Amino acid sequence: MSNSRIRKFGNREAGPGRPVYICGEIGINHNGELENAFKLIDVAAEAGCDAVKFQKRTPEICTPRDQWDIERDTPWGRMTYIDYRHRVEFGEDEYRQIDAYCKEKGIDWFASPWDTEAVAFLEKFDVPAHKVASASLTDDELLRALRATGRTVILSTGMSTPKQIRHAVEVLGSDNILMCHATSTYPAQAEELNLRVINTLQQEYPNVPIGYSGHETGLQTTLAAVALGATFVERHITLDRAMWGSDQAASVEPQGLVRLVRDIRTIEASLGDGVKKVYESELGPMKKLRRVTGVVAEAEIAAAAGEPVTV
Ligand SMILES: C=C(OP(=O)(O)O)C(=O)O
Repeated sequence: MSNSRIRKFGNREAGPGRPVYICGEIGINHNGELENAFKLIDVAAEAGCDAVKFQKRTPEICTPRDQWDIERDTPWGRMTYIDYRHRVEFGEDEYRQIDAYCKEKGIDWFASPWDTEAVAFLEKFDVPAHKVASASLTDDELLRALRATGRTVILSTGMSTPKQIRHAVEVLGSDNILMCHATSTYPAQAEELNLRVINTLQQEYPNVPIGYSGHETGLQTTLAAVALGATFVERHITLDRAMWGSDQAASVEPQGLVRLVRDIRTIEASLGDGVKKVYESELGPMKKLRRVTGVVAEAEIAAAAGEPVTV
């Protein structure tokens, strides 16, 4: 198999023929508390995720000016929207601690920068990748800044047209990207997941590994994405779906994450290489169950040699 669809994530790799790269999206589900971020890193590491992910914004750039002074109720009292945006944002000192903690736990971390200052901020760390949130797919300035980093870029494609996706791929270049199918509804309904788009993207972008970023409730549909060939999976994770915050309800809780990672690993093991063969473990049942034995000898020999059976 050609390696042109293999992408580097630090010491790990993602793409066809590689283990599905599983990312627990913390996003802003930490609610600005470092302790929550550490607990979520523990949850992801214990479940066997390859990475956790954050969102990094420069509030003054990402928040429209006319929204800054609008007041809202939050768990920390009534505050303006711009103050709230700062409240849920980690600075350099916090990310240094996150970086050290993830290294200790043996798990990657990276983020989706929502503006070019955030790209420069994340570049202070040796992150294995950057992600383009679906909302940023049409932000050419951001895409150019990300391409210039030379790192693997994960492009999420929720709320985007085929034409917008083609343009984003032109701006990013296809050599270093991994693309994610996504539906940007929180939570997304099964009828709008359209998982066969994974295959559509595989056909349209044969040199790009395709993954899945899910916002549905439940786990089955994410497992179906893996069965359809997703090489990367991202789901939001939370300590408790009832916690305050817009992404919590469509997030996976700790026990669900353990099941999700376990089942992804089982599915990828079960997909195999697509070459029909008779397993040595089938020879006993074959002898016992099959009355017509014409091809048995040939199959026995081939199976013992670990070869595909074509007769
Ligand atoms: C919102 C994000 O991604 P997606 O569009 O895949 O949900 C993100 O990564 O910040």
